[in-house]
Amino acid sequence: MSPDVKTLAQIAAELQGYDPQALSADDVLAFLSRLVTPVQEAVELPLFEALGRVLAADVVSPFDVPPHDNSAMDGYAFAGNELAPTLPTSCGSLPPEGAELAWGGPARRSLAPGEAFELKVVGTALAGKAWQGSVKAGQCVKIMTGAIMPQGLDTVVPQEFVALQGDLITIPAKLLKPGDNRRLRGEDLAQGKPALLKGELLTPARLGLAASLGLKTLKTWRPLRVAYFSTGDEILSLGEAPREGAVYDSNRYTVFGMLSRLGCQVIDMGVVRDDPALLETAFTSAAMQADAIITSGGVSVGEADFTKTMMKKLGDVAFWRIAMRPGRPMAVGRLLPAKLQAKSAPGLHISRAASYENNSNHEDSGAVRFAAGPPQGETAPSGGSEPHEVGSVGAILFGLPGNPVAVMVTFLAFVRPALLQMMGASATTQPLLKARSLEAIRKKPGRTEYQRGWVSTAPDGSLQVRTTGNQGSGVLRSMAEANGLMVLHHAQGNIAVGGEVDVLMFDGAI
Ligand SMILES: Nc1nc2c(c(=O)[nH]1)N[C@H]1C(S)=C(S)[C@@H](COP(=O)(O)OP(=O)(O)OC[C@H]3O[C@@H](n4cnc5c(N)ncnc54)[C@H](O)[C@@H]3O)O[C@H]1N2
Ligand code: MOO
Repeated sequence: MSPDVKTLAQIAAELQGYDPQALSADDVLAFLSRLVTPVQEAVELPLFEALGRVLAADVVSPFDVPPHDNSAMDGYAFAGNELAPTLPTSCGSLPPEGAELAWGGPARRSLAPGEAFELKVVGTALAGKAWQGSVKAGQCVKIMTGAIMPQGLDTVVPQEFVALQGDLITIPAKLLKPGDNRRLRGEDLAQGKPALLKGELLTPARLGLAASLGLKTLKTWRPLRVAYFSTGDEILSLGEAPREGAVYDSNRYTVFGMLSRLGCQVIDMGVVRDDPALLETAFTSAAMQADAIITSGGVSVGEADFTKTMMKKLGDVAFWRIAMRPGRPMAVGRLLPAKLQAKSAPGLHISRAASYENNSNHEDSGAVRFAAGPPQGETAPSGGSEPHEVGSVGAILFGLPGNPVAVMVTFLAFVRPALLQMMGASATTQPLLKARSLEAIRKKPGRTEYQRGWVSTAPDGSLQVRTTGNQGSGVLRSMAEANGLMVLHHAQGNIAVGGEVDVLMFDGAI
């Protein structure tokens, strides 16, 4: 294995008091940040395709933006020293209208000292080309928003504030300071300075910024390939007839949605039954195609669970009990290439699974696309991803608990930051906001609890939050009705009505 890749035992040795049976949420984050490594392949993408990707290099501004001083308003541009206070007559007289401007000296035409003054309009500066005329004391130029400031002029009065009579404008007293309504050259971006930093997620604003520099493409890290499958004999794919004791697979859709929001290439592998051969093929196939594998189910103490056995057999995997609710059991590790290459020997058919680009539509085939034994003449659906060479670091495994809300919470709390780190992003966690609880909540210190909530604005403008009903870890409805999670921290106790709690907003994440 490459030297920067640590075994789970090495990571565990680095963490003080590591106990896989009693981890805090913070311990989990600390462990995962040591386990995962960022992808190293960069791709140059056109701007329209770069949304949501992570920058692989700083973007340095090739020129000043804006390239010239220009007007922020439609109005009249004039020299700021026209605004200088009128000097007492004993100190000299004002230059006559039309005299060359003597910068730094008063040149305004006051109707009366300290009051409105007049300027003569001598031309019009349009956006897109420089106005070439010259401006003398007591004169101004009509100017459009974005037009280059004419030579020697630094102040703009918006047109709605002036009275226009013939070619004379009257500017009210005390309205402006020199430099008002002028945008300075380079005030947005200075030539030679980084405009965007490596590791930044490309948001709409950042795409616009890159475009303002005339850049057609950006160097980004390639998207992560993340394989997902649900496990469990009681899990039905959509389209299958209902049967007693069985439930439709919802985790496949919540995970698909959360991965898509992150801009990952989702390799959807459907439902895999609790059968050692099928599970082995599924894990092996996933590890050969993906940077990370997410599964749900089979990580607790149930008897019919072959999932854990297979994870152990194929990789370096730890089985945790986390002091949190929901989401207590979780498996984490790395499926190792050496083992996988041995496993992909003749006799084991590994088919391609469907790969879905962010936000693309697809039908639910419901099929499990794995078979032990020779190929069955199966064809890959369109959009399938080519199996890639297994790298030297293996695929990171996140074995999430089966309960639908536990899947979403563990994804948001742990998998999402880890995947962002793998994507090369410099910011991997979202800020928590403070809100007042509209209800009393019982909470035991010693574990982190995530309560589904609805955050809204209180009459005084602060944030308030209420829970969205039944908080059982299988109750997806209260998750669907929520716009955020209350994060009740490890050491925190009961919350009183009006007590302050941290909230993690879903916006953008799910
Ligand atoms: N004796 C103990 N029993 C359980 C413990 C424990 O510590 N001791 N932990 C409980 C907790 S907490 C959870 S969470 C679950 C996790 O168990 P598994 O990861 O093994 O998950 P399953 O048993 O396969 O499923 C749990 C639950 O979720 C439903 N499920 C599973 N997959 C899906 C899916 N794709 N779509 C919709 N629903 C799904 C499944 O039907 C079960 O109801 O273990 C507790 N037990
Ligand atoms: O991990 Mo379990 O979520 O609490 O049901």
